[in-house]
Amino acid sequence: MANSRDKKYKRILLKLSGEELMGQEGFGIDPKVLDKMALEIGQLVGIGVQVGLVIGGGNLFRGAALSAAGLDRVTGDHMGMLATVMNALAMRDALERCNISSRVMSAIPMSGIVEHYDRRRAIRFLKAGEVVIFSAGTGNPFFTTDSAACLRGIEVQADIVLKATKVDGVYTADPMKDPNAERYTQLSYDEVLDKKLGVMDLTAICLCRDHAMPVRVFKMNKAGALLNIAVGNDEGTLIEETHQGE
Ligand SMILES: Nc1ncnc2c1ncn2[C@@H]1O[C@H](COP(=O)(O)OP(=O)(O)O)[C@@H](O)[C@H]1O
Ligand SMILES: O=c1ccn([C@@H]2O[C@H](COP(=O)(O)OP(=O)(O)O)[C@@H](O)[C@H]2O)c(=O)[nH]1
Repeated sequence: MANSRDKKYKRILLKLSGEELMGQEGFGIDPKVLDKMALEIGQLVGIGVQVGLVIGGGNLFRGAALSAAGLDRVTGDHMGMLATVMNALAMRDALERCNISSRVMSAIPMSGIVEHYDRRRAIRFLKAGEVVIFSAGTGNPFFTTDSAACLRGIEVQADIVLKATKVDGVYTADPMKDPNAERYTQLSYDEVLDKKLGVMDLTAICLCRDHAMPVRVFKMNKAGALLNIAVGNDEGTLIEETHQGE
């Protein structure tokens, strides 16, 4: 069994894609998926890892899709950010059912529902072992929750951003479209940018590059993967600055 001495990271920022929360459904939130994720997050808390969480909103609304359907883009992005707050509330519920203390903070003030994002308070909660869910993305349209995850990760001085997604790492091409795509185990930020590897938006990658924040992309739907990473094992793809020359 892993114990607190085994953990590699003291503080992580976990990004969960909204779509993962749908499970087998085409829209919305599947409580069974939430419960499974909550248990996996609980395992990290159990070995003493401080967990910040950013959840996407793609299971409910995405600004770009709403805009393509005729809505104003900024209105669509506002709806997308509100969707992330709904997902955060559902996740807090699931964490509490597993007796894991958690807080939801929102980049957009929403008095009476969740507290407003405050970096110093967030760090205090993290130090106290509470899971902090950062919702409403960055609070600005035209951004994504990947960028929000990297931003919050850098702000709260997380050791790494863990991007949980449908695929088990970064590939030479989108593995959902190209069956011959091959997975990388490690990449530099510039390689992701130069090769236009679409697993994360470029704003997020640039932000991490500029602040030397490592990112690991892995498959959430693989039992034990999250704990495996937390104790220092290889899973998915690590994106970080490479110190050796070409
Ligand atoms: N080079 C690549 N390597 C891995 N995944 C890629 C790549 N290019 C595109 N993708 C896609 O990026 C997705 C991961 O991003 P994610 O944020 O989880 O999805 P979305 O933004 O669609 O919710 C994967 O599901 C995958 O299909
Ligand atoms: O800082 C942000 C973060 C998110 N969004 C909106 O919220 C939606 C949901 O987030 P995202 O697409 O990143 O969710 P995911 O793909 O991770 O489920 C996005 O499409 C945007 O419309 C935004 O406007 N600003």
